[in-house]
Amino acid sequence: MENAQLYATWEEILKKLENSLSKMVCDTWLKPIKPMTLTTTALQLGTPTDFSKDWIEKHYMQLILDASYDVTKARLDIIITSFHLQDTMQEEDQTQIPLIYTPAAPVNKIEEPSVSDFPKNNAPLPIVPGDSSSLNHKYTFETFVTGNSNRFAHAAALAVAESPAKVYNPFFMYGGVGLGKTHLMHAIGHKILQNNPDMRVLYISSEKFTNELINSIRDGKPEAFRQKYRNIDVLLVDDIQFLSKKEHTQEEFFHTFNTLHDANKQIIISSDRHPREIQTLEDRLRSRFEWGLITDIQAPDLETRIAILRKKALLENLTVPNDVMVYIASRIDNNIRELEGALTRVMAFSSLNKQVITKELAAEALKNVFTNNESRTVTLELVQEIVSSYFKIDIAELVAKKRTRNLAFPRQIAMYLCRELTDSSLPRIGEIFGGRDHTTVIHAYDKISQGRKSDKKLDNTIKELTNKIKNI
Ligand SMILES: Nc1ncnc2c1ncn2[C@@H]1O[C@H](COP(=O)(O)OP(=O)(O)OP(=O)(O)O)[C@@H](O)[C@H]1O
Repeated sequence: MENAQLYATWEEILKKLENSLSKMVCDTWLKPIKPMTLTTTALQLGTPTDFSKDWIEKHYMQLILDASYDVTKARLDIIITSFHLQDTMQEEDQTQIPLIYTPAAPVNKIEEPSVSDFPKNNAPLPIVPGDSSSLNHKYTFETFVTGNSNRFAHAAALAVAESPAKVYNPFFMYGGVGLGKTHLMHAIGHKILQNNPDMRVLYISSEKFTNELINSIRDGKPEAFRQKYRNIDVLLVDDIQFLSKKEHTQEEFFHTFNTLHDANKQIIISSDRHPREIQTLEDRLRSRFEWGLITDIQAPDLETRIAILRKKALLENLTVPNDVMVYIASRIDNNIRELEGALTRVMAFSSLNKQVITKELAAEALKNVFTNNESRTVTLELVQEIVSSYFKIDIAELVAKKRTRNLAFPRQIAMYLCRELTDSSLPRIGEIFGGRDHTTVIHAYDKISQGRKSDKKLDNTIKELTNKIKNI
């Protein structure tokens, strides 16, 4: 019974976490966790290594705390220990459990919990001025890397942060999964609080907004809900697309929006698509969103992806060789969460196997990630990266203006492969090879296709490169 409750609770928590983390992160860090004990005040989890314990504590603790609260409605302390440490402990001293995340957790005596033990009264509490607890401290403007794909959204976000409710209200950001919308929203929240420590700032996902609304109605406390949401200075609502098909929540959000907007309070919204593409979003809500500024975030180019990995490595104090970053960045091109996940997977792999990080090690660590991802498309950057590494030249040389044979030949091969293996247009290919004209690409393509017919060695090189590009 005790175990059944423990496992069922952890399963529920895991499900919540899976909604907010990538599959790669879940497989690498969360799936190996073993739930150990559950009391009315604490959940104890076991990890296979010290490294994973540290990593989870550093990166996923807040998410686990939030998910466990969502599931149990109790503010549980989360205690993480690594298995081997627990084995040693059992031999040495069973009265103490080390590595307690919140020091006050009373975990020595494990009682069998029952769901009814968890507190039921969760009336929404009003937001306190200056409270930044709904914001992730890592998501700031300082840690956000800008590139062509997000420059406009970043500039607009900064303007909103510097003059809340004065420039763009509402401020609506949209873009694909894992491209930095949440990061920018939190960054706005932090900056506003820095400049206006007395403001009430609340970040919330639209899913949580819906749940709170439902709970407040169930508990007969709709007024507390309204008090909470209509008395803030800055409301940040993430993933608004989840409100589609939820008529009652849309109605409530509409009134919240109006009250805040009329009172000249800032509203910031994110979505995975443009408001006009959110099905069953009420027209009056859609038109409200269009009052302010709507901006999109695109997938980052290779340069930005490498810069993001560099920044991440710097922030985490990790030493990662440049070619490994290029290797990862050229393979994951449309989700920054996946990109970061790949880097941490490589770090974990190197640490667990006690091996230095090389491109080969990265390939080994990410083998399953890349092969599972069958729909991975060949990108222009991937072709450039593989061709330049094959000919032992830098990408910068590959795209440079210089025309010496040792550069011109690999460049023509790369252009040929870009044309063969991607759907990109000739002008686009020319553009990423140092802004060359499309006729240069046609010339390169014709030269290599002709050459392959008479030159066996060239033909083999092309086949080998094609395999590398498609199969790695
Ligand atoms: N430009 C960037 N610079 C640095 N880190 C970034 C950047 N863009 C995204 N990230 C990081 O990528 C991860 C995913 O970003 P985020 O959660 O903001 O994406 P999202 O667009 O909100 O995704 P979703 O649609 O799934 O909610 C975060 O760890 C974030 O810090």
